[in-house]
Amino acid sequence: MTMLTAEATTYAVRLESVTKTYGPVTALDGVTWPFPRGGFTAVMGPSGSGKSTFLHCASGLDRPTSGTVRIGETDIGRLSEAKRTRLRRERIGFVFQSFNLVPSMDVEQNITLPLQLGGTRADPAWLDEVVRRVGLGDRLGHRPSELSGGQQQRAALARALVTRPEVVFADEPTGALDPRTAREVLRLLRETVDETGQTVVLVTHDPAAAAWADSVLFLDRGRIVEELASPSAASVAARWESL
Ligand SMILES: Nc1ncnc2c1ncn2[C@@H]1O[C@H](COP(=O)(O)OP(=O)(O)OP(=O)(O)O)[C@@H](O)[C@H]1O
Repeated sequence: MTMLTAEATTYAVRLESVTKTYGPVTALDGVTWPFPRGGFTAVMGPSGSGKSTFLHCASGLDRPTSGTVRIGETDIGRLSEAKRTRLRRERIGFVFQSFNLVPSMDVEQNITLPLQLGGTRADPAWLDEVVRRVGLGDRLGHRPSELSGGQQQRAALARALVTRPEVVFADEPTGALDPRTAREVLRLLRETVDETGQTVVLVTHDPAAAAWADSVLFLDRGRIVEELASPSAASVAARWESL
């Protein structure tokens, strides 16, 4: 029992022999990987290598064809659809390339939406902290259409953090941003790990983005083919080109 608890606190997400097939296509092929709690991991790979499938299976958005995915100590394959939805809302944060903010809601309503859906209220101190961190204190009453792309993504990041999730999955979060704005968003993801001890999994095509992580996983044809620790943009780009 003691060992189980120790293991559960060590890893935020664990995949064991995760395979996902779509008819004849094997999108993920027996992936086993533990994501350490408080780590920042980037996932890279060529188009069609299985990155989106990986993210969807690891975050409980989709079910693997076989294998096990655990968030902390919860085997999410054993949960009903309703419980999986609740787990995603309460324990996982999502950031997407396209921001996915609700256009009719202002920034504050967007940020607190996950709490509202879960029937809880914001802890005011934490909400203040999240808003301060993303630098949107003077924009809370604005609609998403009144914000720049970088501000919209920062609002989306605040929404992802407001429930204090154990793990944040970011799918190409900087894909629609210019390099400078992209760096702001990556710096915020880095701070999430360094200051709050949360876990970040970032899917990206961009070696400069991946270099913000503690380690980079390379996917090829549905398998993890390499892990690059302490990455730099140059070392990631060099490995990327040899895939
Ligand atoms: N819903 C689906 N139905 C059928 N095949 C799918 C489906 N989703 C993904 N695939 C296939 O699974 C493989 C992996 O796709 P996936 O989208 O995970 O790759 P990716 O690395 O995210 O690609 P990209 O970088 O182009 O977004 C591809 O061959 C793709 O065509």
